[in-house]
Amino acid sequence: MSTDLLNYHPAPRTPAFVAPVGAVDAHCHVFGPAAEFPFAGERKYTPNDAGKAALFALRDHLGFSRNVIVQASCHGKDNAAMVDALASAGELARGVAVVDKSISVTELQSMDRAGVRAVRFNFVKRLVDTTPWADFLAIAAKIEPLGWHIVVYFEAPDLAELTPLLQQFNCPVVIDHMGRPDIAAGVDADGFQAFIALLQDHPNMWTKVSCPERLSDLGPAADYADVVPFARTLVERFPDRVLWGTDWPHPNMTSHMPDDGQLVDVIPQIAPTADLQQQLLVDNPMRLYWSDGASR
Ligand SMILES: O=C(O)/C=C(\C=C(/O)C(=O)O)C(=O)O
Repeated sequence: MSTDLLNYHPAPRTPAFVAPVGAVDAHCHVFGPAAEFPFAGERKYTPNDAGKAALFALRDHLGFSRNVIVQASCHGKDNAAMVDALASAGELARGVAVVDKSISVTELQSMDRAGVRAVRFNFVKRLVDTTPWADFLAIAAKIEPLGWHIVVYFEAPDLAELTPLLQQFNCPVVIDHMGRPDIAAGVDADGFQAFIALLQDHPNMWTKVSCPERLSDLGPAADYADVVPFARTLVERFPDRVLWGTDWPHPNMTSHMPDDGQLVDVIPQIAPTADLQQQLLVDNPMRLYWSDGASR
């Protein structure tokens, strides 16, 4: 099944930046292959296949050691492709699942044994239909005994509306892609300052300083320089509550397909010291996803 969506970069460059030992790509996906893992009927886009073998080859090429594989909306609540990739990776991958409020404790325990450590609540309207908050609260209550956390994906204009829901979660809450700030407005704009205040006021809230390619107006020719101040601000303000990911295979990118090696080379600009890089790429993701040791 091929689509007119862009394919992932066929030959990303070898990064100049050497990641610290044990570095984790904390936001990536596997798509299909559709012949084995069909995409969800309710999906709002149909990506090209991007399977586990290509993801793991990219991990090694970029000099990383582990992956956190995040369920994307194109697979809906069928986490089979992601769980299959976890089984192949063993201790080198953890997962973030999308589930329905009806999920059973037995199903959650099976996912936990497979390496899943979080659920994802997606609020991006062009990706998913609206889910009642009561459903999210019911899911949050079910995962609490497992020690899982919650990953959320929303766009900046929805921050104020969603804050009362996010505040009800007691577990760590990891916000994808810095809450997708309006880069052109600048770091001092009210929207980004509100995002900073959210993390400042809620010690259980984290964010991924990922996806400059989605947010930048300057693009790859400028190494996404306009996004760097946003990510660097968050890394320096909340060094123990930030994660980084490639977002491979980069769903729904239309302006260009990023070179994953170039994305890695942006890291030292957003985390300018070895200590910040260690926290961002190793300590923080290991604490959040591998703190239980070899539980399977
Ligand atoms: O389409 C986007 O805006 C980007 C993403 C899409 C999803 O996460 C998804 O489909 O669940 C991404 O950043 O992963």
